[in-house]
Amino acid sequence: MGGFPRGGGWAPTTTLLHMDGIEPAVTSAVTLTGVHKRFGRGKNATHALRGVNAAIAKGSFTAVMGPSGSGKSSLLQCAAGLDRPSSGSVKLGDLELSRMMERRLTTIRRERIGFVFQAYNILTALTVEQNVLMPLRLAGAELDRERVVEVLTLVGMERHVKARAGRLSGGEQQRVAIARSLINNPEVVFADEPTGALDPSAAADVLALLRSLVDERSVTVVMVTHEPGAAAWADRVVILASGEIAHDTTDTDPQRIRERIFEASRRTVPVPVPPSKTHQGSRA
Ligand SMILES: Nc1ncnc2c1ncn2[C@@H]1O[C@H](COP(=O)(O)OP(=O)(O)OP(=O)(O)O)[C@@H](O)[C@H]1O
Repeated sequence: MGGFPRGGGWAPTTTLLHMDGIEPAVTSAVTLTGVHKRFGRGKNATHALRGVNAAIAKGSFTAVMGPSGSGKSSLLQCAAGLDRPSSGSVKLGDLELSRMMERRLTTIRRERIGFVFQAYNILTALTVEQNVLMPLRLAGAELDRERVVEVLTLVGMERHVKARAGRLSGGEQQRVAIARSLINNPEVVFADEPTGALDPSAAADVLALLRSLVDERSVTVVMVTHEPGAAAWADRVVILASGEIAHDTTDTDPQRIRERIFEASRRTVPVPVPPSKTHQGSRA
């Protein structure tokens, strides 16, 4: 990853609070209360999340980390309304997502949430503009080409508006994916390993971009990452262990994050491994 992003004068802000019976701040972009996620039933059930409580403040950058299988993707999927918790509440602002009908949830995701994935999910045969317009097209909304230029300018890709996406580098494609995630002016951008496929320099560019969107545009970013160096760009790091929050800290020093993840992995209880890999099909 691209080294330490910040100067020593940076002061962390309180962006994510353990709830522990305390009412969430009204400024929360996303609030999880007692979120459990269970896959399967009976003794073969996997408890991916075990009562997660968290409030993510608007305009903050949160990194979600933890050992493999600790529940990071499950947390992201539930928080983003891509999957439903088995119990508990997930709110986007004041809106309860967990019991919402699928059709309404789809609309909410399209209109109010942005997604960025490791594999960019860019359609390489289309132009940059066509890719960025895709969420509007899918929503049947007006194709606002001025907004396309605006979001491409935010990510430094406005010169490539008519370029075929397949000609761009991985880092450039990820920038386009971030522009696409912003086209609807979302309340929250969820990023799942957004730098996982990038070289260190392109990764640093993408992280600096996410950071600047938070600092300069008050975008709320929640990012799952395995990389302590990537998490160092966030305001706050939430470390999961066996589906619970083991650490929730504004200390984003990569070495200390590494130590905390190591510690979390030692307290990870073995969870049953599903007999097939079918669950991977549920990933977005
Ligand atoms: N659809 C599913 N069906 C069954 N089990 C699942 C499903 N999705 C996730 N799991 C299990 O839930 C647990 C948490 O998985 P999750 O993918 O959320 O962890 P993670 O921290 O994102 O892991 P990784 O870093 O390896 O991607 C794991 O034991 C996983 O095997």
